[in-house]
Amino acid sequence: MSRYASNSNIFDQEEVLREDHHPDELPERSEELDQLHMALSPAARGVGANNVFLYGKAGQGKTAAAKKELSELQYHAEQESDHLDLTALYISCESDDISTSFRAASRIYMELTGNDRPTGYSTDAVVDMMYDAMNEIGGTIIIVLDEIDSLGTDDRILYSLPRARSQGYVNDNVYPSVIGISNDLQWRDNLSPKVKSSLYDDSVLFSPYNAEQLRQILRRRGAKGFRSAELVKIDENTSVDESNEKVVTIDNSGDEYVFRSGVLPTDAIPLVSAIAAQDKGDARQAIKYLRKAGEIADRAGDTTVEDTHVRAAESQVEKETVREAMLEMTTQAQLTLAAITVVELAGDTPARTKPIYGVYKSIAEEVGSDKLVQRRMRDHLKELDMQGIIDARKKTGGSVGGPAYHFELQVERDIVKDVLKNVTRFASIDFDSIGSDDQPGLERYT
Ligand SMILES: Nc1ncnc2c1ncn2[C@@H]1O[C@H](COP(=O)(O)OP(=O)(O)OP(=O)(O)O)[C@@H](O)[C@H]1O
Repeated sequence: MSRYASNSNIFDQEEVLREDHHPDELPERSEELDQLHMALSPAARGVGANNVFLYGKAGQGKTAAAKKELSELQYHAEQESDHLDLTALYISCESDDISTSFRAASRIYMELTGNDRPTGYSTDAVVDMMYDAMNEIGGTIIIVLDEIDSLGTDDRILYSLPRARSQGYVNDNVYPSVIGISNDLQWRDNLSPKVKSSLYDDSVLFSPYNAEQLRQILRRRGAKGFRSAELVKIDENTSVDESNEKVVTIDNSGDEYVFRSGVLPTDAIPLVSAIAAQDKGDARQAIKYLRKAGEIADRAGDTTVEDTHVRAAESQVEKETVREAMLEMTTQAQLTLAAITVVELAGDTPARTKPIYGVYKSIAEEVGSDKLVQRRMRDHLKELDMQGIIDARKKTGGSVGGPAYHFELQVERDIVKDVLKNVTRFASIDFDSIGSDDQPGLERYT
């Protein structure tokens, strides 16, 4: 007999707890959806949608909001409008490895025509082919470019698309527009002013979810994902056992519910939400913690998800996230992370760039790697901050100089240490001895 089981003590519609599940409702984003709705509304009036930029940190519902609003517009086009001829494309620049205008134009061309990737053409030629395809299709064409920052500094396509009508690249009956999505705010700031002003008629900020918003999200998803869980709407016939049931909300309607579940005790969702809210207010992370806690309980043969499962899930997910991020990092980013980890283990954080750079140089030397100048290494520190692995804070300095960045690890140091110890390049670094009483290992690197 195998160790697999076809049913679970814990889960019901487990797919609802997965990343690719598309929620029907995003009540926590009603304001952002309204703004997006306003930006797309001109399309329904037959004059093409505005170009719009959705930005905010990871897991804030930007992609979910874009997809929801577009499907509503699609519904309007198909069921209600006699003149809106809509083609909507969703392109994930990161997963499709779209790092150049050539690749972006090719992908749009492929999606519009169903043809294979064009090969052997110049960027200009592929851009022309893309516009020809738009002319062929006609009507309103809305292109979602998710993780648009993957395009880096190659902003040619971003300059061209919003100008397609005014420059006569497309016929009068074609209305192309772009919904750009990004969690890299620096990328947007670094765009050339001419691209910035033309690409975004409107922009919508998605700020991090707070703990109550995360609780609502988890209640809605948890009620479907976990066994025997349900949200019971309170009316005059509902009897609430106040000793172990809590009255909760799940949206902005003001309606009250009780969350009943034999599997999730009343404090599991609040605990997950508190952990995720303290971290980044990331809904993806919160959902992942809850699902993982369920998986850990299930594997142990337990019938309820307890605090210990949630804590174990937190640590496991954090490890996986750091590990994944580290695997994708360049050598220089890994070196920078190793340097700040050494400083952290020695108890010297928050630290300014200079001491971290000193350690960085010694490690680079020890592992036989190229050394960047301090400014370039500092860029890596800032990048690590954006990934949520370290924390960069601007503080006013002492007698000399103005405010300066101070850096420290944001994820648990033992997790980073564990991951770094398994990177072959760092095999010679004894992370365990650094900062210990008998071996103040930092001295070796300063
Ligand atoms: N208000 C919400 N209600 C229910 N689920 C939500 C909500 N917001 C986000 N989610 C879920 O959280 C996960 C992440 O959301 P989404 O991919 O839309 O975030 P994002 O802001 O686009 O993140 P990234 O920038 O990392 O791509 C998805 O599974 C999504 O369904």
